[in-house]
Amino acid sequence: MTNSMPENRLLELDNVQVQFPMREGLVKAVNGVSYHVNKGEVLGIVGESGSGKSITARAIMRLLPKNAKETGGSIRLRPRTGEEFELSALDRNSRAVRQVRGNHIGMIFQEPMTALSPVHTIGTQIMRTVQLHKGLSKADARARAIELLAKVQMPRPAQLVDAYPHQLSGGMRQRAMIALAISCDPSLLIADEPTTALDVTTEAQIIELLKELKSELGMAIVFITHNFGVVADIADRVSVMYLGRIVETADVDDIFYAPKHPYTQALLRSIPRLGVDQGRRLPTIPGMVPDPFSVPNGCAFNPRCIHAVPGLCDTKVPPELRFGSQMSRCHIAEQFAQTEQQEPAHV
Ligand SMILES: Nc1ncnc2c1ncn2[C@@H]1O[C@H](COP(=O)(O)OP(=O)(O)OP(=O)(O)O)[C@@H](O)[C@H]1O
Repeated sequence: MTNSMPENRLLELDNVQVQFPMREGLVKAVNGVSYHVNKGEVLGIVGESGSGKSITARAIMRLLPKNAKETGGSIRLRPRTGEEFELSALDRNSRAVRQVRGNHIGMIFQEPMTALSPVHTIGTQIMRTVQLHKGLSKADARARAIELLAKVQMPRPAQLVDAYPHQLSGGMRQRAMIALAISCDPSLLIADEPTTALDVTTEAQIIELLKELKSELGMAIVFITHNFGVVADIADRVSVMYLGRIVETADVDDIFYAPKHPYTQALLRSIPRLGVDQGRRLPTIPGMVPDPFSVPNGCAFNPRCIHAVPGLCDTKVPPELRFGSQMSRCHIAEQFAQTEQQEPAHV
């Protein structure tokens, strides 16, 4: 019997495991991931490519690739309607999952055409969703589509409701995808690198829009990115992933001012600081992310870690060590507990 979730809890992942059996070996893409999202907060998920950020999100949405094997863990959702869903027990095509995807969780992607159909106008696509899930009449659904496009600050919403995705700019397509994702007033939005392909100005506008929508709609967001600068801007809390595991979770200020995992520290050191690092060579994290078929023993980061302790870090998987609300999976995290950084690495 599982315990009930705390009152303010929206989503809870406990020891989620997803593997891909491949000819070359077994890829443990998600290797015991636990995190939670409280109502109305933004959780940033940061990590290099291949760390398992997207596969974890797809496990929540029940949209895992066909060759994925879920080998354990639980995923629970309690949207604002008060119902409780054990998502990990639900089949990807079940009625309950379609209800969750339509009504309670929206998802946006790096590439808007993943979510938008090229052969239907954006208005038609939004209308279909709200007619199906909210039971609106055609006229009300069209009014709702225009209202949603206005909410995502689409210019001339009454005209562009009849536009096809290819007639819109990249930033406008991103807005249309967001309108579709929020059309049924979800309690949670999963944003998987939604601004990575955009220029910096459009990226800033989309982040601003998501922040406004969050406050206005009381929606929580899981924001997946490899960009720490974006996380600083939008997240309340941050989880850092490395090779299928969360290695650190903390409030956003603690992540930047008092990181307690050498991987987080290394990622922060590699961010250029405006005005400080111009013309200076930036440190990069030594070594490459190991290939997923031969993950190092012990702490998977140990071959790249400047603090690695031989005989410990290369043999034992670090437990989750807690420092108040902060969690670090580093054997020697205690050592970093007192050493607050003087300046945030992202400035
Ligand atoms: N369909 C698949 N078949 C086999 N392996 C896969 C498949 N999809 C993902 N993987 C593997 O799972 C691991 C995690 O991938 P995932 O896409 O979650 O990483 P990510 O952190 O989201 O990376 P990115 O930032 O590049 O999207 C990687 O090693 C990846 O190669």
